[in-house]
Amino acid sequence: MSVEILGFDHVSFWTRNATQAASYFICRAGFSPIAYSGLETGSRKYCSYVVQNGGVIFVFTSTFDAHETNFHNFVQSHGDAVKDVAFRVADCKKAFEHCVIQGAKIIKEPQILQDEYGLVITATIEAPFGGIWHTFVERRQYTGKFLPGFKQLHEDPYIQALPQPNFVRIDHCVCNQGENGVEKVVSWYESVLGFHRFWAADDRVIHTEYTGLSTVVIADANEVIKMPITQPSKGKGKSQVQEFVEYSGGPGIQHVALLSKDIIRDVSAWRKRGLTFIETPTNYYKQTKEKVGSKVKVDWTLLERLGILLDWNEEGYLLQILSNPVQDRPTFFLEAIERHNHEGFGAGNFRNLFEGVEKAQANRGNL
Ligand SMILES: O=C(O)C(=O)Cc1ccc(O)cc1
Ligand SMILES: [Fe+2]
Repeated sequence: MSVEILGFDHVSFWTRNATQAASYFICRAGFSPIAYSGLETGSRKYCSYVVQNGGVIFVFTSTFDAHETNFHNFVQSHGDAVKDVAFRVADCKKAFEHCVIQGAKIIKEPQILQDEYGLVITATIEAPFGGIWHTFVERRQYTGKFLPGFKQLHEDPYIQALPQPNFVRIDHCVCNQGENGVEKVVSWYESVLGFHRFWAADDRVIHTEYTGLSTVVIADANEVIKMPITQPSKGKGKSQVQEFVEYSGGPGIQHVALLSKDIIRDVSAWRKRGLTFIETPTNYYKQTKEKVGSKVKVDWTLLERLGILLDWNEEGYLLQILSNPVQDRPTFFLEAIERHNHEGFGAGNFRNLFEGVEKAQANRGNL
């Protein structure tokens, strides 16, 4: 038995200042503000800004209340960070009850949320790491922009002023663990949510001269949710997963990858908006172009200009790029990914991706 999941619904971040965190994603990443809740809507403790790009919804929340110790403890330890990876489900109550019987910790019992746009049912359980939550969202033909109780927001002038990306949906969400942390977390998703192992690779495959990591990708039955669960390996240098864990006060969500139909358009828009990216090693394009030969038809000049990487196999290929961290701490970042009959995560690029990441780590004095 597993929970029927329809996709990622949204990702929520807890921050010290939701107004400014949301503004960064609006200005730099080209998201549009869609909904707000705060003092003006009767929310006396929390302020939330909801932003959307295509099928991707991010929520930024802060608190007005000095006594919300759960909230303050979380941001004190993790900084601005992902708190909730919400799944859209066919039946919220059924999903919730299934997980609770399987041993999930309850955060919020199922509740019916209603306003003039219709009805949504939500419930929340705790994930097995980092104080993260999973909220189940059942939308019953809800026509509002986000959830009942939120005031709808209108276009931001910055959106039209610069080129806009248009992402399809969240492709995957990477969950960083501490040393040897993967197995326990993967078993939880197997037993509680009925997820299965989709792909795995260890540090014999994923390593550079200095660092390594291992990953197990888990997926729901429909394979609409994919979450690589990663852990650091010991090496000559500090694994980027270890750096993350040290700066985020433990395990947490390292990156969210956004699925693109046109990564050239979307990354061009991101660059024009001033989002910055991990640098690709200088010899990458010459080498990769030679190896790929005529198997894949892409505009290499544009890929090189934008710093987009390519991975391929007999059946297809994918294009991907990693942003730099989007807050002060070297923790959370974004990825853009375009898939052509290729369901991987860029294993062929890991070495090049990680050499770029290590350069940034070395600049921070953390390699
Ligand atoms: O596996 C993925 O989803 C990637 O995008 C590649 C990757 C894996 C682990 C990292 O620490 C950073 C990037
Ligand atoms: Fe990724």
